[in-house]
Amino acid sequence: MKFSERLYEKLQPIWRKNHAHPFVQGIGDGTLDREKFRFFMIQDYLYLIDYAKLFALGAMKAEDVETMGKFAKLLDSTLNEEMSLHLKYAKKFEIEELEFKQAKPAPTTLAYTHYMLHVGQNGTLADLVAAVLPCMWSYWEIGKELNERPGANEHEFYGEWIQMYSSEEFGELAHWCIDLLDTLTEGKPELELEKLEEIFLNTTRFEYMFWDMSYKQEMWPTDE
Ligand SMILES: Cc1ncc(C[n+]2csc(CCO)c2C)c(N)n1
Repeated sequence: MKFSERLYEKLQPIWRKNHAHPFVQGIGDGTLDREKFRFFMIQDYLYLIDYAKLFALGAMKAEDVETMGKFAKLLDSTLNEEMSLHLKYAKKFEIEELEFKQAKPAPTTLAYTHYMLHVGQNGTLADLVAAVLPCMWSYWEIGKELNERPGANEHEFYGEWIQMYSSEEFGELAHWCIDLLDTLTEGKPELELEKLEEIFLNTTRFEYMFWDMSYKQEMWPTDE
Protein backbone atom coordinates (compact mmCIF):
# COMPACT_ATOMS: atom_id res chain seq x y z
CA MET A 1 0.00 0.00 0.00
CA LYS A 2 1.32 3.44 -0.90
CA PHE A 3 1.86 5.75 2.07
CA SER A 4 -0.69 8.24 0.63
CA GLU A 5 -3.35 5.49 0.55
CA ARG A 6 -2.77 4.82 4.21
CA LEU A 7 -3.04 8.57 4.95
CA TYR A 8 -6.20 8.82 2.89
CA GLU A 9 -7.88 6.25 5.13
CA LYS A 10 -6.71 8.02 8.28
CA LEU A 11 -7.97 11.44 7.26
CA GLN A 12 -11.48 10.39 6.24
CA PRO A 13 -13.21 11.23 9.56
CA ILE A 14 -11.69 14.76 9.58
CA TRP A 15 -12.42 15.34 5.90
CA ARG A 16 -16.06 14.38 6.41
CA LYS A 17 -16.19 17.02 9.15
CA ASN A 18 -14.48 19.56 6.86
CA HIS A 19 -17.00 19.04 4.07
CA ALA A 20 -19.93 19.22 6.47
CA HIS A 21 -18.68 22.37 8.19
CA PRO A 22 -21.16 25.28 7.84
CA PHE A 23 -18.39 27.49 6.44
CA VAL A 24 -17.70 25.06 3.58
CA GLN A 25 -21.39 24.33 3.07
CA GLY A 26 -22.06 28.07 3.02
CA ILE A 27 -19.51 28.60 0.21
CA GLY A 28 -21.23 25.77 -1.67
CA ASP A 29 -24.77 27.08 -1.43
CA GLY A 30 -23.79 30.75 -1.43
CA THR A 31 -25.36 31.51 1.96
CA LEU A 32 -22.11 32.11 3.86
CA ASP A 33 -22.15 35.39 5.80
CA ARG A 34 -19.90 37.85 3.92
CA GLU A 35 -18.28 39.03 7.16
CA LYS A 36 -17.13 35.50 7.91
CA PHE A 37 -15.65 35.14 4.42
CA ARG A 38 -14.00 38.53 4.74
CA PHE A 39 -12.38 37.40 8.02
CA PHE A 40 -11.26 34.16 6.35
CA MET A 41 -9.71 36.00 3.38
CA ILE A 42 -7.61 38.25 5.61
CA GLN A 43 -6.42 35.36 7.78
CA ASP A 44 -5.78 33.27 4.67
CA TYR A 45 -3.67 36.05 3.20
CA LEU A 46 -1.43 35.87 6.29
CA TYR A 47 -1.46 32.09 6.08
CA LEU A 48 -0.26 32.13 2.46
CA ILE A 49 2.74 34.31 3.27
CA ASP A 50 4.06 31.70 5.71
CA TYR A 51 2.95 28.83 3.52
CA ALA A 52 4.99 30.27 0.64
CA LYS A 53 8.05 30.25 2.93
CA LEU A 54 7.62 26.49 3.26
CA PHE A 55 8.13 26.20 -0.49
CA ALA A 56 11.38 28.14 -0.11
CA LEU A 57 12.41 25.64 2.58
CA GLY A 58 11.34 22.81 0.25
CA ALA A 59 13.66 24.18 -2.45
CA MET A 60 16.48 24.24 0.15
CA LYS A 61 15.88 20.63 1.17
CA ALA A 62 15.18 19.21 -2.30
CA GLU A 63 17.51 16.42 -3.35
CA ASP A 64 17.32 17.00 -7.11
CA VAL A 65 17.06 19.95 -9.47
CA GLU A 66 13.56 19.05 -10.74
CA THR A 67 12.06 19.05 -7.25
CA MET A 68 13.92 22.24 -6.41
CA GLY A 69 12.51 23.90 -9.54
CA LYS A 70 8.99 22.76 -8.70
CA PHE A 71 9.19 24.26 -5.20
CA ALA A 72 10.51 27.50 -6.68
CA LYS A 73 7.56 27.59 -9.10
CA LEU A 74 5.15 26.93 -6.26
CA LEU A 75 6.62 29.78 -4.26
CA ASP A 76 6.05 32.04 -7.25
CA SER A 77 2.50 30.84 -8.01
CA THR A 78 1.39 31.10 -4.36
CA LEU A 79 2.57 34.69 -4.13
CA ASN A 80 1.54 35.78 -7.62
CA GLU A 81 -1.49 33.65 -8.54
CA GLU A 82 -3.25 32.34 -5.47
CA MET A 83 -2.82 35.62 -3.65
CA SER A 84 -4.26 37.49 -6.62
CA LEU A 85 -7.55 35.76 -5.80
CA HIS A 86 -7.37 37.30 -2.35
CA LEU A 87 -6.68 40.71 -3.81
CA LYS A 88 -9.62 40.32 -6.22
CA TYR A 89 -11.82 39.43 -3.27
CA ALA A 90 -10.47 42.43 -1.42
CA LYS A 91 -12.12 44.62 -4.06
CA LYS A 92 -15.40 42.71 -3.86
CA PHE A 93 -15.46 42.89 -0.09
CA GLU A 94 -14.05 46.39 0.17
CA ILE A 95 -10.95 45.32 2.06
CA GLU A 96 -8.32 48.04 1.86
CA GLU A 97 -4.73 46.97 1.10
CA LEU A 98 -3.75 48.49 4.41
CA GLU A 99 -6.13 46.16 6.21
CA PHE A 100 -4.23 43.19 4.77
CA LYS A 101 -0.91 44.77 5.59
CA GLN A 102 -1.88 45.59 9.18
CA ALA A 103 -3.75 42.36 9.89
CA LYS A 104 -2.56 40.21 12.77
CA PRO A 105 -2.83 36.43 12.82
CA ALA A 106 -5.60 34.88 14.92
CA PRO A 107 -4.50 32.15 17.37
CA THR A 108 -5.36 29.29 15.00
CA THR A 109 -3.58 30.93 12.03
CA LEU A 110 -0.50 31.49 14.16
CA ALA A 111 -0.53 27.97 15.61
CA TYR A 112 -1.04 26.38 12.18
CA THR A 113 1.61 28.34 10.27
CA HIS A 114 4.17 28.21 13.06
CA TYR A 115 3.71 24.48 13.44
CA MET A 116 4.35 23.99 9.72
CA LEU A 117 7.35 26.31 9.76
CA HIS A 118 8.78 24.48 12.76
CA VAL A 119 8.45 21.13 10.99
CA GLY A 120 9.77 22.60 7.73
CA GLN A 121 12.80 24.13 9.37
CA ASN A 122 13.74 21.30 11.70
CA GLY A 123 12.58 18.20 9.87
CA THR A 124 13.45 16.26 6.74
CA LEU A 125 12.03 16.96 3.28
CA ALA A 126 9.47 14.17 3.90
CA ASP A 127 8.40 15.89 7.15
CA LEU A 128 7.92 19.15 5.27
CA VAL A 129 5.89 17.50 2.49
CA ALA A 130 3.71 15.67 5.06
CA ALA A 131 3.02 19.04 6.72
CA VAL A 132 2.06 20.94 3.54
CA LEU A 133 0.10 18.18 1.79
CA PRO A 134 -3.26 18.43 3.66
CA CYS A 135 -3.56 22.06 2.59
CA MET A 136 -3.38 21.21 -1.12
CA TRP A 137 -5.18 17.91 -0.98
CA SER A 138 -8.14 19.01 1.13
CA TYR A 139 -8.77 22.21 -0.89
CA TRP A 140 -8.74 20.23 -4.11
CA GLU A 141 -11.28 17.74 -2.69
CA ILE A 142 -13.50 20.51 -1.35
CA GLY A 143 -13.18 22.51 -4.59
CA LYS A 144 -14.16 19.49 -6.68
CA GLU A 145 -17.15 18.64 -4.51
CA LEU A 146 -18.49 22.18 -4.48
CA ASN A 147 -17.90 22.55 -8.21
CA GLU A 148 -20.31 19.67 -8.85
CA ARG A 149 -23.18 21.59 -7.31
CA PRO A 150 -25.30 23.22 -10.00
CA GLY A 151 -24.58 26.94 -10.23
CA ALA A 152 -22.10 27.00 -7.32
CA ASN A 153 -19.11 28.05 -9.45
CA GLU A 154 -21.10 30.95 -10.92
CA HIS A 155 -22.10 32.45 -7.60
CA GLU A 156 -21.32 36.17 -7.60
CA PHE A 157 -19.29 35.97 -4.38
CA TYR A 158 -18.01 32.46 -3.93
CA GLY A 159 -17.96 31.18 -7.54
CA GLU A 160 -14.42 32.30 -8.28
CA TRP A 161 -13.12 30.64 -5.13
CA ILE A 162 -14.70 27.33 -6.21
CA GLN A 163 -13.37 27.72 -9.76
CA MET A 164 -9.83 28.26 -8.52
CA TYR A 165 -9.62 25.34 -6.12
CA SER A 166 -11.41 22.85 -8.38
CA SER A 167 -9.13 23.70 -11.32
CA GLU A 168 -6.94 21.10 -12.98
CA GLU A 169 -3.90 23.14 -12.01
CA PHE A 170 -4.64 22.68 -8.30
CA GLY A 171 -5.42 19.00 -8.87
CA GLU A 172 -2.04 18.50 -10.51
CA LEU A 173 -0.37 20.28 -7.63
CA ALA A 174 -1.98 18.01 -5.05
CA HIS A 175 -1.01 14.94 -7.11
CA TRP A 176 2.58 16.11 -7.46
CA CYS A 177 2.81 16.49 -3.69
CA ILE A 178 1.18 13.08 -3.07
CA ASP A 179 3.61 11.39 -5.51
CA LEU A 180 6.59 13.14 -3.92
CA LEU A 181 5.60 11.91 -0.46
CA ASP A 182 5.08 8.38 -1.79
CA THR A 183 8.55 8.43 -3.39
CA LEU A 184 10.20 9.81 -0.25
CA THR A 185 8.60 7.18 1.99
CA GLU A 186 9.25 4.11 -0.15
CA GLY A 187 10.84 1.40 1.97
CA LYS A 188 11.05 3.61 5.08
CA PRO A 189 10.77 1.94 8.52
CA GLU A 190 7.41 1.92 10.30
CA LEU A 191 8.64 4.23 13.06
CA GLU A 192 9.44 6.93 10.55
CA LEU A 193 6.10 6.50 8.79
CA GLU A 194 4.26 6.89 12.09
CA LYS A 195 6.06 10.17 12.72
CA LEU A 196 5.07 11.42 9.26
CA GLU A 197 1.51 10.26 9.79
CA GLU A 198 1.31 12.34 12.95
CA ILE A 199 2.58 15.47 11.16
CA PHE A 200 0.07 14.91 8.37
CA LEU A 201 -2.75 14.40 10.86
CA ASN A 202 -1.86 17.52 12.78
CA THR A 203 -2.06 19.78 9.73
CA THR A 204 -5.25 17.99 8.63
CA ARG A 205 -6.71 18.91 12.03
CA PHE A 206 -5.49 22.48 11.60
CA GLU A 207 -7.32 22.67 8.25
CA TYR A 208 -10.57 21.90 10.07
CA MET A 209 -9.73 24.40 12.78
CA PHE A 210 -9.11 27.11 10.16
CA TRP A 211 -12.69 26.70 8.82
CA ASP A 212 -14.05 26.72 12.32
CA MET A 213 -12.03 29.75 13.39
CA SER A 214 -13.25 31.65 10.32
CA TYR A 215 -16.87 30.72 10.94
CA LYS A 216 -16.60 31.99 14.50
CA GLN A 217 -14.34 34.92 13.50
CA GLU A 218 -12.22 33.89 16.42
CA MET A 219 -9.55 36.33 17.60
CA TRP A 220 -7.62 36.41 20.88
CA PRO A 221 -10.12 36.03 23.73
CA THR A 222 -8.10 38.43 25.85
CA ASP A 223 -8.51 41.25 23.29
CA GLU A 224 -12.30 41.27 23.41
C1 LIG B 1 -5.85 27.50 5.37
C2 LIG B 1 -5.64 27.17 3.93
N1 LIG B 1 -5.43 25.89 3.60
C3 LIG B 1 -5.23 25.56 2.31
C4 LIG B 1 -5.25 26.53 1.32
C5 LIG B 1 -5.03 26.16 -0.12
N2 LIG B 1 -3.71 26.41 -0.63
C6 LIG B 1 -2.84 27.23 -0.05
S1 LIG B 1 -1.33 27.26 -0.85
C7 LIG B 1 -1.84 26.12 -1.95
C8 LIG B 1 -0.97 25.61 -3.02
C9 LIG B 1 -0.14 26.58 -3.77
O1 LIG B 1 -0.62 27.83 -4.00
C10 LIG B 1 -3.15 25.75 -1.70
C11 LIG B 1 -3.90 24.77 -2.49
C12 LIG B 1 -5.47 27.86 1.70
N3 LIG B 1 -5.50 28.86 0.81
N4 LIG B 1 -5.68 28.15 3.01
